[in-house]
Amino acid sequence: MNDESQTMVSLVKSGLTLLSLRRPVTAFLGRSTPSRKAILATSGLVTLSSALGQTTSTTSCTAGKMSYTTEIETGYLNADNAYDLDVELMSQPGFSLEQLMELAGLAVAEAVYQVLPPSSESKPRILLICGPGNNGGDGLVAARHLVFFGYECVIMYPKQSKKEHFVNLVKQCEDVGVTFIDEFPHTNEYDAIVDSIFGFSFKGAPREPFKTALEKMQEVQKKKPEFPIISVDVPSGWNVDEGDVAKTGFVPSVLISLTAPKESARSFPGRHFVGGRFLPPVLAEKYGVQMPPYPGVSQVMEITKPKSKGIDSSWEVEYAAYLEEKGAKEKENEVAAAASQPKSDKKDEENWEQQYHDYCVEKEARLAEEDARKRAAEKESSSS
Ligand SMILES: NC(=O)C1=CN([C@@H]2O[C@H](COP(=O)(O)OP(=O)(O)OC[C@H]3O[C@@H](n4cnc5c(N)ncnc54)[C@H](O)[C@@H]3O)[C@@H](O)[C@H]2O)[C@H](O)CC1
Ligand SMILES: [K+]
Repeated sequence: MNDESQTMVSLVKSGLTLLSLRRPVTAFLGRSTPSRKAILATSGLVTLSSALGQTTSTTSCTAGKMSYTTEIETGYLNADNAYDLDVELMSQPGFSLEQLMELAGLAVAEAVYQVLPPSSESKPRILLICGPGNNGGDGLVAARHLVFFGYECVIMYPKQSKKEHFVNLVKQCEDVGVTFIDEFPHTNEYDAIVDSIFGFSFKGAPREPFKTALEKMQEVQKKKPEFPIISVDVPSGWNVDEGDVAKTGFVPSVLISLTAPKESARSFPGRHFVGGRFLPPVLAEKYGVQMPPYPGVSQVMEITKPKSKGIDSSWEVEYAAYLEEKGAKEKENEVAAAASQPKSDKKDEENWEQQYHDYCVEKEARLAEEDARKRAAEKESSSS
């Protein structure tokens, strides 16, 4: 390689250094921070609220034998706001009920999967109790997804809606082998119950046949405190804003809040999931709710963690080490990516072109000077 091409190479390299220095820093700061939060939140390596810079709620109680603490604050909707937000979702961004219900049911199925995953040896049996409204519809959608996730589903749907969408949902369930029953069965044959009876439009005291269904679920809980009862959006029979004001004593072990938790969820003691990965930011802001950092492609995120001593400190340590390692890797990758990228940063490109231009001008001047000196020397020697 001659001098000139070597100089060219070093100029090209310095151009790339400029590119690689500027771009990675912004990319690193801009991108890594939220992903760290998300990873932090999902890895279970440290308290979720500190990852988000939010205050940890001290809401904690027992469900079964385990105790849970709310770690990510998502905000709460009262019954009126929940209704208004639903209406607005359908008018402003124009979501259809069918779309929202499909997302809701999928979120429920994903949460069930996290609570009670199937295995190659076992196909858990799920009993879904579906109410007369849209909360019941969420249960129908969830059952269909659960079948594909590896579950056996049986639905008690005593007050079936005549609306076309609901008739179709029933048919879609039957087509994948879900069976329908009218009465509350013996629960010995089941591994979990999904309570999809009432959501945010429930009012007053529960009427039959759901009153009995709720009582039966409580009996199951009394006999088997560990038996998973998973409520969709609101524990059925609870006042949407105030919780179990009727003192029914029904407390599910798991709650899946849809879109955002309702006011009554403030006092919920069990495992709490949120499924609302479709909420437009403008509506979230208007209604004072925040989306949790949903992990990966998941429709749900658990916003609680088990409250057990000693876990937090080891999470903190592991997380700090993890973060350091991840940060270093990310930086390395960014630098490598920038080095292999075509020079698209206009400013750096212009800068590089300017440097090369200056180099050429300087070189030409130098050569011209040498030439002139040479010619002058030749002239002098020929004249002497
Ligand atoms: N964006 C979302 O989050 C979505 C949530 N969805 C789910 O829809 C419910 C709300 O649905 P809605 O049809 O308005 O009401 P409910 O299902 O809660 O129940 C209404 C139903 O129940 C009857 N009822 C009311 N009170 C009583 C009572 N005391 N006893 C007996 N029956 C009662 C009433 O007559 C109606 O028939 C929400 O919570 C989510 O789960 C949607 O999927 C869309 C997206
Ligand atoms: K419910």
